[in-house]
This record gives sequence, C-alpha cells and structure tokens, in this order.
Amino acid sequence: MSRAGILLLNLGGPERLRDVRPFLYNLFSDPEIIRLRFPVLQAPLAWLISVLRSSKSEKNYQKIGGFSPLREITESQAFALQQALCSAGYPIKTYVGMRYWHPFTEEAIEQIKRDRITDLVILPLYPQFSISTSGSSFRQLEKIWMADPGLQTINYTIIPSWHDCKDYIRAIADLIDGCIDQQPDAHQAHLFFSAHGVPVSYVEEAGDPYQDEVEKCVGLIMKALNRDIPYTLAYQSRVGPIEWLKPYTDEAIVEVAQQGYKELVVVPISFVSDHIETLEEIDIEYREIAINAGIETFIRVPALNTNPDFIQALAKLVIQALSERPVLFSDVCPENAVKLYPQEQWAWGITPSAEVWNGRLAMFGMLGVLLEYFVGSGPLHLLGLM
Ligand SMILES: C=CC1=C(C)c2cc3[nH]c(cc4nc(cc5[nH]c(cc1n2)c(C)c5CCC(=O)O)C(CCC(=O)O)=C4C)c(C)c3C=C
Ligand SMILES: [Fe+2]
Repeated sequence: MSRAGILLLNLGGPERLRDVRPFLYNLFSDPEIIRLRFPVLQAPLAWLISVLRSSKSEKNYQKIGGFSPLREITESQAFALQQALCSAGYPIKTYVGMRYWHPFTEEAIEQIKRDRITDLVILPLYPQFSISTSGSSFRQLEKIWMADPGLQTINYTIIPSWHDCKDYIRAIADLIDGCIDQQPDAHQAHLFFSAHGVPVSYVEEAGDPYQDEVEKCVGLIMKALNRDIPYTLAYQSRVGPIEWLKPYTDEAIVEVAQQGYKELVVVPISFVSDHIETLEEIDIEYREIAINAGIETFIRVPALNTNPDFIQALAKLVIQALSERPVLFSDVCPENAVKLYPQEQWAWGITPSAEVWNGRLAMFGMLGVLLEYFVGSGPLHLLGLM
C-alpha cells in the first residue's frame, strides 16, 4: 500500500534564550553558511562566532519574547497544508525538518521511516533558492539518504524553488494590496521589498541563483499588483565584514525618505513566516531608522504564515509535483548546480589553483608565527632557525 508524505524544510530557531548560542553554533558550522577553504577551521570558527555573537542575538530574541516563533508557525503551516490536501482528496501526512534547531531534519526522517512513507515530496519553505538555505538542506538530506539503506525504497521528489508560483504571487500581492489601501494617502506610498541578503561572492563566484530569483519574484508581484506605485528592492540581515548584496535595507530606507516619501509599505520578500528578521529587525530596527529619517507611516505587510490562499498555493505545488517526473538530489544539489571552490588542478601562472595554494601557504605561515609567539616553540625552532 502506498503512503504519501511531505517534508517541509526550514531553518529552525531558538526556543529559549539559552538555545541561542548552540543554535548559532549549528548555523555557523554549516559549510554553506561560512564557505571556508579549510574545513578543519569550520568548527573552531563556528564556536568563536557563536560565542561573540550570542549576546547581541540574545538581546534581539529577548525583544520578541525570548524565542523564535518559527517552529510553532511552521508546524501550523504543516497542519493546515495536511488539512487542505485531505479536503482535496489527498490524504498526505506532513513532517517538519529544520536545519539548525528542533525538530531537526534527522528527527523528521526517523518519523517518516516509522510511518512507512513510500512517496515523499520535499518542499523547502524558502520561495527562492539559495545555496545557504534550500541548497544546504538538500545537501544535508542527500547525505542522510546515501547513508541509510532504509530510505532507498522511498520514491521522493524535490520542489527546488517556487518563486514564480502563480498562486503564491497572488497571495502575497493581495496582502500588499490590502496594506497599500490602509495608507492615509495611497498615492504617496512607496513599496519597499526587503529580502534576506547573501554575500556577493555567493552570486558572483558560486553562481547562487538567489538574487535572480528574488528579482524575478518582485517583478511578478508588481505585475500581479498592477498598481502605479514606486518600489525598491533591498537586502537585510547582513553578518560580518564582507560585502553582501546591495542596496542594504537600512541605507535604502534612508534614501527613500530623502526622496521625500512619507509612507512606507515594507514587504518581507524571502520569508513566508514571522521570525526574528520580521518581528525584530523590520518591525523594531528598520521602523526606527525610517521614522528618524522622516517617514511618517511605516506598515509591514504580514508574513504569509497560515494565510489560506498561501496554504492552497502550497497544496497545488505538492499535487503537481506528485504527478510530474521526480526531481532528485542529483538534479538540485549545489555541487551539480553551482561552483563550490576552484578546481583542484594544478596549472602554472596566476591561476585560481595557484591563488588557493598561495592562501594555504600564507595561512600555515601565520599559524607558525602565532605558535612561536604564544607557545615559544614551533616550525622555526624545529628548523633550528630560532
Ligand atoms: C531566505 C532566507 C535566508 C537566507 C538567504 C539566509 C542566509 C544567511 N543567514 C545568515 C545568518 C543568520 N541567519 C539567522 C537567522 C535567520 N535566517 C533566516 C533566513 C535566511 N538566511 C531566518 C528565517 C532566520 C531566523 C530564524 C529565527 O530564529 O527565527 C541568524 C540568527 C539570528 C541572528 O543572530 O541575527 C544568523 C546569524 C547567513 C550568514 C546567511 C548567508 C550566508
Ligand atoms: Fe539568515
């Protein structure tokens, strides 16, 4: 007898303040989040960043009640999707697998095995594909799949990205429409799309299609809205000193205010649920920046959460995926879709490979100097040079 299931993938978030540090450690341990040339440095660096960042993050989680609502919202979405599919004649069980906190993807997979699911649809709750989100979850799932003979009998299919799904676009356009109409003077309003950023190198060096998909998604929403309203797309939540996708949300808000707009309607475009990036970063931090810059009305479009039109859109995506040719890990995993690191093939001259080796030698040299300085012995002593 066949039994169908849906695995909803999301990021996960701390459920108590004391989860913040281990949650950050899990996040920064992911090689798709910090892309290092030396994997041995991943764990120490993740530990260091999680220790350094945790007090700032904890303060932000404290402002939204001391926890992330992502688990509760994702589980409600899963329940609503199961009900919508059941009403449409598809008795399919839903499962939630988070990348960095409970319920972890491994826990969901164990339950899927216990329930003897035979056909599985894998649906990331990120409309746009990024190496750092859906890509990371697919890669982790592929590893789990390859290591477990018990999973080989399950027929699975993946929905890699759905940024252009007609019903999703309609659901979000309707929410935006409602918010624009609430503005005191709808003709004065400026629509401000804020997407989670990624480092520029993801797009320019690794071929992440994220920026392209976000831009296409915004274009489709503007078409569906069919309103003559000016808009801006900017990127939020950057972390660390490297360059991220621009314009940055905080700077772009000030520019829009300087252009004379007084009413801002902010759309969180890469999230389908409320969490720290909507409830704290947009609702508190960006609102303050906007008001200080002269914006008089700041409205944030609600996240889709369990919006019935959105749940119907997901249900349609699942039904369609079940009837189409399966999409496999080999079709979507980052190794196959995007470039990871320069090819390990030696060639003379100023080549990527030579630059990698140059970097490696410099790193080992620096480690040697640090050892000599802090421990008093090291390679220079070994070579009898000190
Ligand atoms: C489209 C969605 C997301 C992308 C792309 C993304 C990339 C990305 N994120 C970080 C670092 C952090 N993200 C954090 C929280 C967080 N990120 C997303 C989504 C995307 N991230 C969500 C939904 C959440 C919220 C989880 C919750 O608790 O509710 C955090 C932790 C919060 C904080 O300390 O600010 C970090 C750190 C990087 C480095 C990255 C791309 C490389
Ligand atoms: Fe993030």
